Amino acid sequence: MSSGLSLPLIDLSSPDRATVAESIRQACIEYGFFYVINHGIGKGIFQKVFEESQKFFSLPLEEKMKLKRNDAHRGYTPLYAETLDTSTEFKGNFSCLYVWDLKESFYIGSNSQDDLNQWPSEESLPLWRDTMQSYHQDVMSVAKRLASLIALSLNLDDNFFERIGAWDFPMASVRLLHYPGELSACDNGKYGASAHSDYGIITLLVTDGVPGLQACLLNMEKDTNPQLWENVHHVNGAFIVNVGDLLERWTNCLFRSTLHRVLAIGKDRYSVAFFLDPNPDCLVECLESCCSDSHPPRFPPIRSGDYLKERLRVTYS
Ligand SMILES: O=C(O)CCC(=O)C(=O)O
Ligand SMILES: [Fe+2]
Repeated sequence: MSSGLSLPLIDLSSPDRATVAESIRQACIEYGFFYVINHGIGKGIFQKVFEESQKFFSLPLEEKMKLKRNDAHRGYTPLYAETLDTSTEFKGNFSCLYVWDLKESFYIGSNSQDDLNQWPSEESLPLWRDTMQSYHQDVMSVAKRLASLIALSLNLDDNFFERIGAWDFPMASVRLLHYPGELSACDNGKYGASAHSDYGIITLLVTDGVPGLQACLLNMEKDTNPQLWENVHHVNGAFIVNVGDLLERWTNCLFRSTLHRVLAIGKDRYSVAFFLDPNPDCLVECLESCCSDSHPPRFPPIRSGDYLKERLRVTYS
């Protein structure tokens, strides 16, 4: 494992959209990961989100479990609820739940379908709901600006995603994450988040600066062995953006949805991910510019909702 590559830095305030789109294209082909700076979300907003997130995760487990993830995929997931690396096998003692990730999380869905969301009580966390709703709105608008640059980078109209209805009722969600610092003997060898690629179009991630995130930036194929893990560093104020599997499918693997993981380093770590997933009815099929007779589509067309439902089913089964 190397000490870390420097990933491309995309400046969202640049007026030269064509050049920015070309840089995004290069980053998505080469690494599937890049940083986004000058996106317009102030440091104060991130600070508030992290403060409120920490307050929620410090509540007693029984309080958090009252908001357990519902059928609409909103709410709390406790430690060991999830396995991202479905290739990992049980090793040894079942009571140690070897493959389950050492993290807890909370999902908040689109404001447009707010009735499906779950919220901590106003008495215990009065600023929580407003903070998260307003962050969802802000990050969604950055994500849409990025998606329009991604469309440009693929020689599509910059309103491609609007035109296909991707944002009509998007499944976009904010996910608060907490990786606990205290590890038990049983947690030896476990990951905060085991190796996975994200499922949707793109993910916009911010962390509290505690290290642990790694990505297979130099492996062009997910099943390459041995896997080479690079540290992905925190850059103050920047989003870490990565390509998800749906965008990989749309681009016939031209853009890479790169494997990544979070090490459990025995230190509390907080991060906030935003998954930009399209309207469930949106058909994801190979773009014309990404296939040819010699390079036919590698995946059949699929409705985004069907694809995401199946991925989540496996993750939480
Ligand atoms: O917490 C992190 O740094 C990464 C989280 C992540 O990869 C995910 O939730 O999909
Ligand atoms: Fe991820």
